[in-house]
Amino acid sequence: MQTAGLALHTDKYQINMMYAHWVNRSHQQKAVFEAYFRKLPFGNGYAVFAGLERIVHYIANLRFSDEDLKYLSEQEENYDTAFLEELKQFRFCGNIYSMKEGALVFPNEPLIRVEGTIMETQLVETALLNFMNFQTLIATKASRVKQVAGDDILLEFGTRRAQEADAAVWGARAAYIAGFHATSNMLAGQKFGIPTKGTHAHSWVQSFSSEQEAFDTYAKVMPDEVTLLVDTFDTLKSGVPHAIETAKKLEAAGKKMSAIRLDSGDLAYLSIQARKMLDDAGLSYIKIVASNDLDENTILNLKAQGARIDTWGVGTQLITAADQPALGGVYKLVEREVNGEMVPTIKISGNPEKVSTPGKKDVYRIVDRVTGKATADYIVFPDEEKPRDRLKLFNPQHPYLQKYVKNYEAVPMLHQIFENGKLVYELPSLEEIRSYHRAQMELFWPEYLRKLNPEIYRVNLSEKVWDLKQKLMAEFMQTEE
Ligand SMILES: Nc1ncnc2c1ncn2[C@@H]1O[C@H](COP(=O)(O)OP(=O)(O)OP(=O)(O)O)[C@@H](O)[C@H]1O
Ligand SMILES: O=P(O)(O)OC[C@H]1O[C@H](OP(=O)(O)OP(=O)(O)O)[C@H](O)[C@@H]1O
Ligand SMILES: O=C(O)c1cccnc1
Repeated sequence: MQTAGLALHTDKYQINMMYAHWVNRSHQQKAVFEAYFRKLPFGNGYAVFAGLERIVHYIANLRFSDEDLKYLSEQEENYDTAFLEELKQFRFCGNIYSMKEGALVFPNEPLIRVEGTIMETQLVETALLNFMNFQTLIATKASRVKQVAGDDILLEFGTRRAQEADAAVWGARAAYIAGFHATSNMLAGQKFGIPTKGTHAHSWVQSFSSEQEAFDTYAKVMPDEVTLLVDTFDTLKSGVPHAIETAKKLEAAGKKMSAIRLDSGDLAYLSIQARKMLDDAGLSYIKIVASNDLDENTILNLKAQGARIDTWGVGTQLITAADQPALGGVYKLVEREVNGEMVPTIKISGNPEKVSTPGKKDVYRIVDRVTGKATADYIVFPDEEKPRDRLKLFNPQHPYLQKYVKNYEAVPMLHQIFENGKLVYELPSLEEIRSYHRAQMELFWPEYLRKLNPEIYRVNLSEKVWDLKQKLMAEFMQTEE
């Protein structure tokens, strides 16, 4: 949760490279980096961009404290004291462009672009990727859960199983961006204004002599928000009948119980049986909450089995992104200063997918004016004209996939966040981010959004970008000969 004091939240090699540039007197040279990922997580058709707010706080507060400098002075690298003196004055003074949180984003397009001195752009890589990769991963996982849950209520229950505190709190926020309705984490509620919800644990029931006493006592204390956990002993023989009894007592006092929660066993069967028991008792207003290691696949499956579940509590599988615990976002140098000029740079790899795309780039989302749907993302150099007329979308590896589009809106996706170190972007509220995300979902045909074998959305390079990439690859091959 910390935002100040994160200057050392970086890999040592960043400090070492900064130092080596400083010794080499090349530290003030300009550089441009871009952050992107190559492969979508979970076999999904899109990712949900998140992490910007934390990145903004990090960049705005980036300072080396006296303790940080003391720690650096004790390192075996023996950093020169003049270097450490310079770090004392360090402030991020560059430019940052970024996708907005909640945007649907795709492989191999710049999500964040960082421009500045090589020293400052290098330093921020680690933290920036750390925040972007985790929060984007969790928002994407949450979006998959949201896709199958439809209009049902989704509660984020992951804190106890999260990879420590920051992951729990920022993960809860990422889930909310993607459409969860509430979190059980009170700190996330306090910090971000996310609605909070809670039922009770098995220990509540165990701490009384009988389940009935436990339920009645809880209901008396919180008569307007009562959700009773019914599986401590036997869901259908004991839990549900006792909950019905409590609900009747509440009714006699003019109150209505909210829900019961199922947390084990066959959730389809138990929810159908419990629904029937509640309805037969005239308590059809009581909802059914389910939890127990749920994810998008179990929820989809339970729905297919006719489960009568209104609210899903999703913890471990979501907050740990259990089926793919990391997003492989990378941060690559795309331009560097040579004799006062910015020149594009490329990273070659034996794996063609890993060859970087040189030059600093912008992203446009091409939206069909007739259908209102996104057709492709289009990557251009900033000095190219904004696409307006008939536009050729081509996939150089597969020329038969070439297509022309017209009558479209080219929506710029990267927004300026910092200008010469000054924050020029007004951070949207969480509600604004959520509604932007909903609008983004609306922008795409369902075939790109389905969770199983989605259609691949086009991300195309302009001819200029493609030509430069070819040219630099060819130059590399010549120098290798
Ligand atoms: N009808 C169902 N179809 C598919 N999956 C289900 C169904 N009912 C429950 N599940 C899921 O199956 C898994 C059951 O896990 P497990 O067998 O460990 O739990 P349990 O024995 O019911 O409860 P406990 O938490 O007490 O161990 C959970 O992930 C749960 O969400
Ligand atoms: O299963 P998840 O998706 O991670 O959801 C959170 C889980 O955490 C709680 O169980 P736990 O056994 O920790 O405590 P309890 O005694 O309250 O059931 C809760 O009952 C859920 O089963
Ligand atoms: O409120 C709940 O029911 C809850 C909260 C956290 C984890 N499991 C359940």
